[in-house]
Amino acid sequence: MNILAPVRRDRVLAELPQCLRKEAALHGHKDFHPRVTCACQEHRTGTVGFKISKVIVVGDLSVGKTCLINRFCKDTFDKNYKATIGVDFEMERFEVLGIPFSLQLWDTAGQERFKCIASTYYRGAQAIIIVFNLNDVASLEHTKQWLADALKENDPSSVLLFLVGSKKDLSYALMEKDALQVAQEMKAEYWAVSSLTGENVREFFFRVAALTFEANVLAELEKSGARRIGDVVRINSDDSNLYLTASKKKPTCCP
Ligand SMILES: Nc1nc2c(ncn2[C@@H]2O[C@H](COP(=O)(O)OP(=O)(O)OP(=O)(O)O)[C@@H](O)[C@H]2O)c(=O)[nH]1
Ligand SMILES: [Mg+2]
Repeated sequence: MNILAPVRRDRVLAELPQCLRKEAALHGHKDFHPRVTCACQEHRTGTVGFKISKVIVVGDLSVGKTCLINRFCKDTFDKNYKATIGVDFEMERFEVLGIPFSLQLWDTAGQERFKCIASTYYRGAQAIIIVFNLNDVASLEHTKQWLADALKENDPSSVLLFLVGSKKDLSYALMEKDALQVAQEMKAEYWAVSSLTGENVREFFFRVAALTFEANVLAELEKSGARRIGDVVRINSDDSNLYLTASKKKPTCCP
């Protein structure tokens, strides 16, 4: 029985969404990795379509983490500040290159007194979104500490990082240069968004979904490649030898 909600038509990705700034992007390729496209065409994505990928959203209090998630998931915006107590989460279902893909978006509290509860939910993230307010320099400075705390619970070599400047509708131009530099230092992809107007919000989350999906499929292909080395024994009754190593059949479209 499939207990998950069906994928909304506006959550279907047929192409790789582009980055915002080439100088601070996780990668600048125009398309999905050719191995990923090929695996999806041949439905060789293993468990990716059944898994739920965890994404955590961290950053100072009141930078707009909850508003960002609510703009994307519910298309709503609340101008009144209501602090997140501990954590909250939303599920979003996508279809990427014909394969279902789910993200669990964890909205964590920025207030110091709730940080201790929130940090217990950091573990097992595949992507970390660090939010700062484009109009508040201190919130950008604090992003390094948020990242360090989140990485204590995660594998730095496999997790995808995004640095997001919020409240783009208020003036911000002077901070972008510094923010880009911080993003480069962190090896994070940089985005600037407004949850009030909705600018870049959908584009940003599509990019998160696409890159997380791509990383998942590549990891799955690597795993199945490693399994195949020991698994290629078949029984062939026409051969004099009972056990033959199967000839390594190359998939039709993979490089
Ligand atoms: N102008 C403007 N205001 C925003 C934007 N996003 C959020 N805000 C406002 O900023 C305040 C804080 O937003 P939240 O989303 O609750 O902040 P948060 O990061 O979740 O805060 P904590 O849960 O305490 O960590 C609210 O008053 C929002 O209305 C935006 O894009 N533009
Ligand atoms: Mg919140």
